[in-house]
Amino acid sequence: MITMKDIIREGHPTLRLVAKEVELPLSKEVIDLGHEMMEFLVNSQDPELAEKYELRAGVGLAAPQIDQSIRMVAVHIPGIEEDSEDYILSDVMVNPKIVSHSVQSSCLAEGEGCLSVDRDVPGYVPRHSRITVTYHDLNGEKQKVRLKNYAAMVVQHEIDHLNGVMFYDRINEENPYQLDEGVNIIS
Ligand SMILES: OCN(O)CCCc1ccccc1
Ligand code: NI
Repeated sequence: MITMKDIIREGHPTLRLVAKEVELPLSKEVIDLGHEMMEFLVNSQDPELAEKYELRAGVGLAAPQIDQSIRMVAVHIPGIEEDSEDYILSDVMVNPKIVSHSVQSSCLAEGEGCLSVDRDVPGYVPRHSRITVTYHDLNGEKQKVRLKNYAAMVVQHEIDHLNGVMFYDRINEENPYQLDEGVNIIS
């Protein structure tokens, strides 16, 4: 199983690479890795398992973060309602591609963090408010999802990892809480 020791931290060169497209049909190795990445997210959101294995809670994980420079991310985004079993989005995305996006930008009110960054980096991270993403799932099926709000922020954070981009690259250095005209804040 994946634990925090498998997650590389900022400064590791793999985090700055552009990850390679995954060949289709999917190999057993890639499918197994995808399931392991999802298992990490599920475990990290389970209070007992997170404590037992000292996991930082995560809603997303990109393969480069476990030193696999391939275009695959896992996202496991729970609904807002307490104890609701339903998830806004829970899937492993192979070769995800943003095929269209809103002109409008949004950012999370509380900023962002990263499992590969062991420090707080305050500031707004402006992203597309809405995105349409195509990808292949672990069954090799092509999927197309339209995302907004928190889920759109998470998926863009993950796809950034596939392009060697860290969330703080997008924070305005002069004024981290700079808000351009019309940027929507998600709280
Ligand atoms: O790359 C995944 N990761 O480092 C975990 C944190 C994911 C994440 C956290 C806040 C806002 C968007 C995405
Ligand atoms: Ni991250």
